[in-house]
Amino acid sequence: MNDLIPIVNKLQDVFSTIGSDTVDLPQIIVVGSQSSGKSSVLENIVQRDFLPRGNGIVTRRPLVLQLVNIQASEDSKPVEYGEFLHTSDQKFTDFSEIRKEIEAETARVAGQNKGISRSPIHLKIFSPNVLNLTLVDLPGLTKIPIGDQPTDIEKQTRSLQNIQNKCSIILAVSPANVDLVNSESLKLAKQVDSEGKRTIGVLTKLDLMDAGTNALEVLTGRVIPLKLGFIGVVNRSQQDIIGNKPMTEALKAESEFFKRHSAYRSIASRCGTPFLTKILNHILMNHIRERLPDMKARINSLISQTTQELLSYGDPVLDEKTNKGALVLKLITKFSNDFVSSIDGTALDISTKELCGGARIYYIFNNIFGAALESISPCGNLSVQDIRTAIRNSTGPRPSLFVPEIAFDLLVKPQILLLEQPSLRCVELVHEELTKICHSSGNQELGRYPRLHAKLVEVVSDLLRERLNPTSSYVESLISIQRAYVNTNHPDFIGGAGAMSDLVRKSEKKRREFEKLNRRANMGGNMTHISPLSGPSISSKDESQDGSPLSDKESSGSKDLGLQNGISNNAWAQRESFLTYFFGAGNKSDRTILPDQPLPNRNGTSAKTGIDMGELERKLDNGAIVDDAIHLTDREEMEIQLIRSLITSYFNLVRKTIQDLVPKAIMHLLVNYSRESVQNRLVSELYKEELFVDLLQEDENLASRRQNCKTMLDVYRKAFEIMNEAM
Ligand SMILES: Nc1nc2c(ncn2[C@@H]2O[C@H](COP(=O)(O)OP(=O)(O)OP(=O)(O)O)[C@@H](O)[C@H]2O)c(=O)[nH]1
Repeated sequence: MNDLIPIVNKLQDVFSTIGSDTVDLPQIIVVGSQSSGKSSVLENIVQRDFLPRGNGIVTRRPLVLQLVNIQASEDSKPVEYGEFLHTSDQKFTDFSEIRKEIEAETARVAGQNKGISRSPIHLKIFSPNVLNLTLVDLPGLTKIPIGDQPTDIEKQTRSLQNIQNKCSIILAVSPANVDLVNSESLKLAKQVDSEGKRTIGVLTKLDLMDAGTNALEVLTGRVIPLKLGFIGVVNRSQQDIIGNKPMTEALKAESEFFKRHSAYRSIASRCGTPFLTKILNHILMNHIRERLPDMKARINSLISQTTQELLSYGDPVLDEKTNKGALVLKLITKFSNDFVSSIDGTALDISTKELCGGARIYYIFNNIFGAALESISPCGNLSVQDIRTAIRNSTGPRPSLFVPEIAFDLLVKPQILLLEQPSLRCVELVHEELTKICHSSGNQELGRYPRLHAKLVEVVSDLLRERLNPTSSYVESLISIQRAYVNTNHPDFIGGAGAMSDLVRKSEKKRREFEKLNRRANMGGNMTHISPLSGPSISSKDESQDGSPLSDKESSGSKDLGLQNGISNNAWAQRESFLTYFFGAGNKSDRTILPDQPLPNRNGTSAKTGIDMGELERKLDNGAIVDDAIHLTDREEMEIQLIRSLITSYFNLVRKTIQDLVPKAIMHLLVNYSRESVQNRLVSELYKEELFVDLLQEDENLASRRQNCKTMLDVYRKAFEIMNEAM
């Protein structure tokens, strides 16, 4: 426990191998503005010339200087030497060589032109003339960039002053010939050590103060209260350096200066470099003693953290002993189990934040696909014109007796086709979902083996892709099947008679309402006669905004919109019952010019209607729908209503079937198939001896992280041993 400084030196050496500052070591850090005399102080402490000197910024990399006291040799010959960490065991007995090595090493990392670097140079000096000390000389605080220095040189040099570390003692060097208020080092020290507990002030250049002035007040702690006090020193002047004034003489001169100076005489024993060295040694020893238990605890916890981290990386796999086949098989099984359990919703790490895996497939079926089908309007895209044209085309040259079945067939099939696109999209969405599940399967274990993971994903993606086409084709044929045969015998289909009686029922109701209104109007003495004739009739202009005269949800003719807009009321005024009207031959109540009227003669306008014959022919030649038909005949209105009612009913039952069958098909052909064959497929594709080495290639980052971790652990263990020896 007597000398703890070598312990810190050893720790410093050990930690320098990992370049880590995870453990704050007790050290003395020399801070000061440029040319304040930092290097001179260090040289005085070592009592040797060994630091680079020159104009401007000379110290450009931190210098960790470990002073080790050794016994003088028996013949009293000097045995002083220096050793750099970067030159391993090379002993530098010539101190001018040490200077050159510092210069070369600085230039190697920080460049030739005044640039700075935070990577430290470690130098050990063994000498009988030094006390054990660890000092760090830092690049001086610089304000204006020169040479290769970056524009933020001030910020950089400040950040280099690693004095936040509570373990460091700050040796704040200030020249006495400059007002102390402007001392950069003291300002900096104050920022991190406001109570002045770990700052020791050094006043240089006392010999350069103006005649008649002195720094006694400062040195006796009456100006700035630092707990560790201020110590005055006198270093060699530039002139002394140029003249190669020996260090021993310089130290003697320094001692004389204090003894002779009228102001400092009384405190001469507490001034000068020897006193500074002694104090620093003492302070550092105490400081280390204080910090040691904390350091030990810190290193202990670092050891357990790093051990944990190392364990998390696992052992390297590719040694001879590893059973690679068993490992590949285990990882394949884990991956496919993950895939399956994600689909089944039995995974252990199920998210509570968002839908995942199988639940998303359910969501696709019910919410996305279901909603898409529901949003299709059975007759939304069929205009009155379309329906009427279809009816006419399907009856050929004769007027129909009954509602033409062919027209219904003709119209309903394209409507069924509307179900195809959402059904195929549903297949795609489930396929995408399965691909996502596959990407997130086995992530934890397989993070170590990126190649194996990539291969597993590739094989499963291929499997899913293979299943995509058959599933889509099957779904397509489900729609084709529905279109192939329109089963008007389906028990859920309203049928012709059903649709008709529905219409009759509603029309009756409507008629009764009109009668009621008329009666009320007559009773009230109101002479206005509400005639059913005044009601609107279906025309292309009557269509609702989406082009449909009927609501989307019009189901089996259950809505009355068709009647309100559809059946012209004069039908009721002129006929006793709808059925007699519909099946009767009489259809003479046309309210507009219609093509089933007698065609006008070829050479001019029709005598009866005045219609332009040429215009009609042109339309016919252009394939235009036969007339502009703003108004429909009553019979046409009825037919259109009926057809709409039939299409809606039939479409609804097909939609229900598709809504039921598509998810079943997808589950069977895509989801369950891949779920059941994933393991086999993976084994047959990847469980091949010749692939094992490649598949089990570790992630390079992980391997290097493991190596780093091992190195750190070794260092921490070594540091722990060193400290155990000390305590
Ligand atoms: N007269 C006299 N000159 C001194 C004293 N201390 C330092 N000097 C001179 O001041 C100049 C700068 O001293 P350095 O020790 O190189 O200063 P530094 O703080 O290490 O400089 P950088 O490393 O460049 O930041 C040199 O010429 C020294 O000789 C002193 O106490 N008295």
